[in-house]
Amino acid sequence: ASKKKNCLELLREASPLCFLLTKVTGIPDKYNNSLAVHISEILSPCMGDLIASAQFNYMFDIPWLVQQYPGQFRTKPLLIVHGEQRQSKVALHEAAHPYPNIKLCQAKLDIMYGTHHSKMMLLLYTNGMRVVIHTANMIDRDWYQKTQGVWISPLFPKAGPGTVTDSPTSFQRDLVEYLTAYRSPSLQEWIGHVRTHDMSQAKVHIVGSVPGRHIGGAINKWGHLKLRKVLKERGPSEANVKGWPVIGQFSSVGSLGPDKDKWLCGEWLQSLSQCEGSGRKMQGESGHKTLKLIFPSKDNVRTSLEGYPAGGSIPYSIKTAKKQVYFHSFLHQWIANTRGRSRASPHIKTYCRMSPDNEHIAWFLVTSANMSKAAWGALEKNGQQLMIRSYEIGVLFLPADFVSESTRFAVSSAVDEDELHFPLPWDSQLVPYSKDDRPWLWDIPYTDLPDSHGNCWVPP
Ligand SMILES: O=C(O)c1cnc2c(S(=O)(=O)O)cccc2c1O
Repeated sequence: ASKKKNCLELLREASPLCFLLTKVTGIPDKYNNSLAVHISEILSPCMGDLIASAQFNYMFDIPWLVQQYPGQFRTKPLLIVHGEQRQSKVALHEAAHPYPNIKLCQAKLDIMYGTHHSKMMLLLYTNGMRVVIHTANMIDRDWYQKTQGVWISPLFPKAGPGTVTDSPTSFQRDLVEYLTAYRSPSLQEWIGHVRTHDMSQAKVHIVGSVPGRHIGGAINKWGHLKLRKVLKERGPSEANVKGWPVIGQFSSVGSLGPDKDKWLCGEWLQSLSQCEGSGRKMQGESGHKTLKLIFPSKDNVRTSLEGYPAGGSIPYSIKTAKKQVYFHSFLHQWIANTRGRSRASPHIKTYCRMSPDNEHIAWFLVTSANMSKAAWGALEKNGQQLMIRSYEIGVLFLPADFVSESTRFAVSSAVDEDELHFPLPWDSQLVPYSKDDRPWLWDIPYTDLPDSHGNCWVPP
């Protein structure tokens, strides 16, 4: 698979999962010509004849973003959904000013330290619409030499009158609920578009976060409790995943609390190890054996294609790290030889449940959510409310939603026919940090060893 594909060949090869990585400059062609896509390909006429689009994200380089659209689409209405406030909001408006077709929507961030992390494209065409949920900012650096995840929806046709328009995974309902949570007039139009398209072919579940103190019926709509709910309703049976570790892979780390049992191996791991119907938490030895985390080591960053500057997008601060040394015992290196991306620093965030022999996974989530309470939520008031600070969105893949009755995806090459193969971004054989490895911290200097460009790192 070394010849460049047009987008229909690309989508056909990626179907039915449609989980791709972004193209990386500087790696062999074969790793960019299979299950890999660039933003200009997502926006190409081959995907659909664009009428209007909405771009949800955290960072925007507006002139660069406009350039990613084909010429004939650069004057189509574009709604930018962001979380900027005060001076940076003014700067964004100034950057958008030269483009009469661009409107801005400021997502409310009423809880301190919350951010608008969600990365999503809503693409309205003359013959339908597509939803793209991904992990890359709208800046050149995020689409150049990093590992990023992209889910591209099927083409959702305009719905006929009175037809069923949602999927068994309630994709349309959950997307409408997520968009409604912004309480923004400029999103009303897009909620209308979502409602009037037939999304019955969507096979993923949406796992989103919106800022708030969610209680009562709303407590399971967002964050890790939404994931817990979906896994309780349609997750693996306990018997099938006994002893299967939960894997978390992310590019930033928040303050997780003074010990592992409060949040990380408590409420958070309880949600991610939820099984169908029955009990919740993993049996057997302490949580430690059942959780494995992938986060770039200092050397993973140093030897990456970008060198130390890759760490500018991996904001783990020493202040936070010092408060949670227990966290570092869960860490594994970023290694992605299977996808030719061991040196493409990860900005993707993925979570799954993997068999001890690394051959299968029971589910897979790609999301904007890093390893933080702000993103996933933290229970308060004796478990009566889930406090979330940020907007996040991701998609969950469950085997039975793709191949009925199937309970797992195969992830290693040696796959038997009837199981769907899931293309993991990272190598399924995880490699723990060596005793000399340290997690990447972005706010301390590294002058001992030069990076792949021969430079040192002195924090900006
Ligand atoms: O993609 C995102 O959503 C995101 C969010 N935050 C970032 C930060 S910081 O705001 O945490 O300082 C610093 C560097 C990169 C970041 C980033 O890529």
